[in-house]
Amino acid sequence: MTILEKAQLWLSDTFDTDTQQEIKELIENDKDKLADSFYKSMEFGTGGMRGVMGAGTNRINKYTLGKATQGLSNYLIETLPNKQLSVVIAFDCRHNSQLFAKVVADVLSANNIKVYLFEDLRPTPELSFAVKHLGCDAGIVLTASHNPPEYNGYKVYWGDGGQIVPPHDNKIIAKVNELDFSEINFNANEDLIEVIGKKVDDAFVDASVKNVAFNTKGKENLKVVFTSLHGTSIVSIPDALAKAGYTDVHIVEEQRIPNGDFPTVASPNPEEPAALKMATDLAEQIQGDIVIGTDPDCDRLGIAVRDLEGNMKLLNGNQTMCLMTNFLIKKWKEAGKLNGKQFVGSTIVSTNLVNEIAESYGVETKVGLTGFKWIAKMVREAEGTQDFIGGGEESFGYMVGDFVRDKDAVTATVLACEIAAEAKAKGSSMYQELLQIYVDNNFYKEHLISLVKKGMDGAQQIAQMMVDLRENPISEIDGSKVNFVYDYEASTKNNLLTNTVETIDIPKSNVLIYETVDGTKVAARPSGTEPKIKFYFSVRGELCCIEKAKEVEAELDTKIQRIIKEMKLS
Ligand SMILES: O=P([O-])(O)O[C@H]1O[C@H](COP(=O)(O)O)[C@@H](O)[C@H](O)[C@H]1O
Ligand SMILES: [Mg+2]
Repeated sequence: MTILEKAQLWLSDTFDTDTQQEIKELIENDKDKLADSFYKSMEFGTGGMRGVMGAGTNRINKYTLGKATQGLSNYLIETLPNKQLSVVIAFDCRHNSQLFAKVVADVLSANNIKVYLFEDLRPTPELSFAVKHLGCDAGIVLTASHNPPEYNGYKVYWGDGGQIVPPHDNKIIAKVNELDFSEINFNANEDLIEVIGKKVDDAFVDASVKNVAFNTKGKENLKVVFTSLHGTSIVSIPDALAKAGYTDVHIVEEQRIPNGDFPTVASPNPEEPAALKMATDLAEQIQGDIVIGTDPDCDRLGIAVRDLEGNMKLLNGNQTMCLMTNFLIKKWKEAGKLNGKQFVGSTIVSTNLVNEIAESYGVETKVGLTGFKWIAKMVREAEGTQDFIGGGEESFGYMVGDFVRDKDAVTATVLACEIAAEAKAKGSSMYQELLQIYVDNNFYKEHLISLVKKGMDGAQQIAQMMVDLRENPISEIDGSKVNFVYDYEASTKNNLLTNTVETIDIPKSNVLIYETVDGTKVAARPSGTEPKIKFYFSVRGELCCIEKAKEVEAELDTKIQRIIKEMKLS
């Protein structure tokens, strides 16, 4: 079917008049946008379905969301027959999130599924918590996380509180693809829709605080600056910090009010240093010790702390993960709870430092594909046999214990404060603790390059870049021989030194990773949430003592720059 033919289907009375009008205008005036709106259907990626809002099959609108929800309903009914099914729904601060949440509630209830709908915006981790807390079969959040304002999306959770993974995800997608838009049942059964709020909030915040309560000293001496970046965390994080005993908390007032335009930032992504600018400025004014900022759906968090010179420094996801993992394992050890049956979670594009840290305590590191859904899967599969301590990845965010099965910026915020407060109380700092981790293990330095390539052409360019990499294998990086090439699409681990190939036993994904003899790791993959191709760099050196940190860091930085040049990415 041509793009025009696909678009013309949307002129039928299956679609409301506003939608039909939008399509007519695209057909008449904007062929490029029309093509982008229809060249494919919305797909599930790393964090559910995410895209630009508007009319079309490749857009987020009541029909694409309705069809996904009808497919999910059909799958739930088929998979879990003879029971009263229930699904909990949350939504973020974005334009239309609340409206879309009601559409989704309507479709589920129309299919005789009980719906718990949050009364107002809530963090994504609260939804993950609520799925298990309320005993639901699935959960949905209407959010596009930290993407630009024109985006929205749909994260789907299974009954264990983790985002859907195989086999459910593919089977749900198959159900969705079977459907025609005319088959969506939008006729709500209001009796089946129950609005929820404060009771679940209290249970969630209490559980978050309890999850990371370590009787830390000096909480009152930690000056915390917090920003919700116009997102959902404002509902929970100030409350959680207060309940955890942090009294010196300063909120960036200009960013407190939820707003889908994110008016004070270019991008509401705490991974971008600019997003935390107002918060770090406030920290300078009031001599804050730690700055924390969360993304719109409150699953990722950015942390800035004072370096050895007292300047605010943004930690990256790998550093945060290492600090948190190290701290948690230490606490488990102090409590006498380590018995060889614990593990931490990480992902293939994350730093190997976390593996080193865990290993030094005799704790296993399980490594999955990119995304917390894979960590949630590990937790589920280990239930009853192993304890999950915590998990993280290169991308910002952390998950502690098993009460929330996704990254959770509420718990992680309290945890960051515990680490910082404990360090300060003993005359150290969170940054010094990080350097000590490098001294005790190895100094790892990571860097990420994301190339934005939008639309149909962009997607094609990204695909071609991956093809080129496969066709021109890299055999040496910065003078060190490539030892292993991992191709997660082919499921192969190629040992270039011995010329042998092993099979990788995790689901297929379009990712390439090169590891060299000197410990460098370079990974390439298309993002599953944004129109980007990502290149991850990780290099390793030794650090004898904290005093040498700057020197070693500069050497590692230079090495990364050489690699970037060598790969023609600069
Ligand atoms: O966007 P969020 O906060 O939901 O976060 C989501 O996307 C991140 C980036 O994924 P990708 O590299 O495929 O874009 C993932 O690392 C993360 O686990 C996932 O939950
Ligand atoms: Mg997010």
